[in-house]
Amino acid sequence: MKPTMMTYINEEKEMSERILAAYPDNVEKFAELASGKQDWLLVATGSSYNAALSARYAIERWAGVRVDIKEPFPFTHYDKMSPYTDLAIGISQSGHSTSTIGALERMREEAGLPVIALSADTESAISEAADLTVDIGCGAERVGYVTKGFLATVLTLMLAGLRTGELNGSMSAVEVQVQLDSLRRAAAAIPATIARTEAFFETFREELASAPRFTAVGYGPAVGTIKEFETKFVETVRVPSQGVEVEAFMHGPYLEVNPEHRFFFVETESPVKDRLERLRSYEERISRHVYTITTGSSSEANVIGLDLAIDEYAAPFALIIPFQILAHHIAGARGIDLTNRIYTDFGMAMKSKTQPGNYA
Ligand SMILES: O=P(O)(O)OC[C@H]1O[C@](O)(CO)[C@@H](O)[C@@H]1O
Repeated sequence: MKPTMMTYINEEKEMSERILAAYPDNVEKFAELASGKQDWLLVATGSSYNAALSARYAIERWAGVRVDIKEPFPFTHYDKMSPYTDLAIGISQSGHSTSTIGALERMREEAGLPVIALSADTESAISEAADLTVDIGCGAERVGYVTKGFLATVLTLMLAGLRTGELNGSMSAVEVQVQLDSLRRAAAAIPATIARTEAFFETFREELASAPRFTAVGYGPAVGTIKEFETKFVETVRVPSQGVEVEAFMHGPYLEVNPEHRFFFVETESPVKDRLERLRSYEERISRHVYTITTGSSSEANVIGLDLAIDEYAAPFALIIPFQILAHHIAGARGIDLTNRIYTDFGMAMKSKTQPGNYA
């Protein structure tokens, strides 16, 4: 039988625990190379870009560095390089995205920057453009709508930031332990998150399957989560789906809302949480289809409460899992057979990949 998104989602707990158990060895070389570097530039596309967004603020906070993230194609062809960038990082789960490889080549040739690649395949094409290739630790994922590879990328980036912070002294041993414990608890809770999401889906199956469009709103580190929601829903559910940062939503997108809108509000413990609460209350007056995914606990039917003591910086590691499951289930409920691959020649025809994906 072909693997599905659920095959890999069900492997996420064990995989995450394996990645956490490998700390700090799995990110030691990364941290040694990154230590002392202040201004990192990450390049990645698609889900890998969203993973970078999800880990960015954790890295900045824990390692005490500045992190910029860019789409590689416009960076290579249009951007002026910052003279302050001192470390280049390219993320490609497959290791075959030509735009990401091209951006790393530019940074190496033009600025002589040290280059780190993150990939599930350390022998892939991206490794030729890098001084060091870090294994994200998920192994092969043979479904193009990536789930475990996304989670592995987020976690490995977070751990790389944590270890760098430990080496450069911006985090104490106690602070590192607090974050590791919180990530371990989140990994252990993955089966409970899956069960809660399954129950939520059963309750709202009809209104989710018939949705004309979806919107997810979040803030801070969770913007990586809502952007990955957008990528995953567009790839699988195939109706217009948009992840919008909470304040950006208040400057234009609110005018499009009608009673048919399906909203996901992504909530973490944050000083800016009240902006989300205020917007949710307003939109509940317009649409009856308003759902929340929160790191807190809840017994309300329209809320998926992860029930985790996790700060907003580490939270994207946990928050994406409900969206991965819903993408798979809503696509199925809409009659889309995701095992039937479409546009299989696309990556080679567009030269967006160096070789075809090894998909089931
Ligand atoms: O992380 P990679 O392998 O560079 O892939 C980036 C993106 O390209 C795709 O493989 C599509 O071409 C997406 O599934 C993925 O998000």
